Amino acid sequence: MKLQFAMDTLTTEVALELAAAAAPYVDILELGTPLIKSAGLSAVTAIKAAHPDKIVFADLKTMDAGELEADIAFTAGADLVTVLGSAGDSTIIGAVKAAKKHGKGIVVDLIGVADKPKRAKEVVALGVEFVEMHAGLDEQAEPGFTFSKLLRDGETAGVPFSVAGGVNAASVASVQLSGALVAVAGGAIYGAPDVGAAAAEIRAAII
Ligand SMILES: O=C([C@H](O)CO)[C@H](O)[C@H](O)COP(=O)(O)O
Repeated sequence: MKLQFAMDTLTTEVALELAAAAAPYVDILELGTPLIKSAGLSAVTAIKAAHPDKIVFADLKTMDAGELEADIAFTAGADLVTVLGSAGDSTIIGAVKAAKKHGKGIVVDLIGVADKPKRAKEVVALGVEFVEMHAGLDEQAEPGFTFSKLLRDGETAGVPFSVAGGVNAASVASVQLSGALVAVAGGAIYGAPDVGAAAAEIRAAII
């Protein structure tokens, strides 16, 4: 299972510092949606230039203009780009077309989708690399939030999936046992006093 570090920060400078500290322990460096909205796609270019050996993930969460938005992110240096599962099939098909042109991949983020396993099967049939079983930061803060449904949805879907939604050193082994291709950890790493140590701890907890 791969480990993805989601950098939900606001400046390229901080993202470069976070990436440098965590890179030895992670496979995928994600530029979070707030970072791309704040700093622009030049942040993607900067991270790829600093870490050409890592998979660079641009969390665009595209909802429309799939081909155009994916194309500009791949041109900036992204290896994987997200489109929302709630987008129409034509948006996802357009993004996949851009990915094929660049020899890269599309990930469909199922944040907010009620029936995640059903939509997961549909979008994988459209040619995306994998889906993200995702509970966003706001959903995680809701009373009664449980992480376990994401794992069940991944198992039920029967397609390649990642899991994102507050993954940490205590929960990453359960993500792996669910059969996930990728575990995504954001706050558990960038919110820690020692970013490198936090990433190392999560890496060490992967069986
Ligand atoms: O995608 C994310 C969120 O929508 C904000 O951009 C996060 O990167 C994702 O949820 C992983 O972060 P944590 O939940 O803090 O692990």
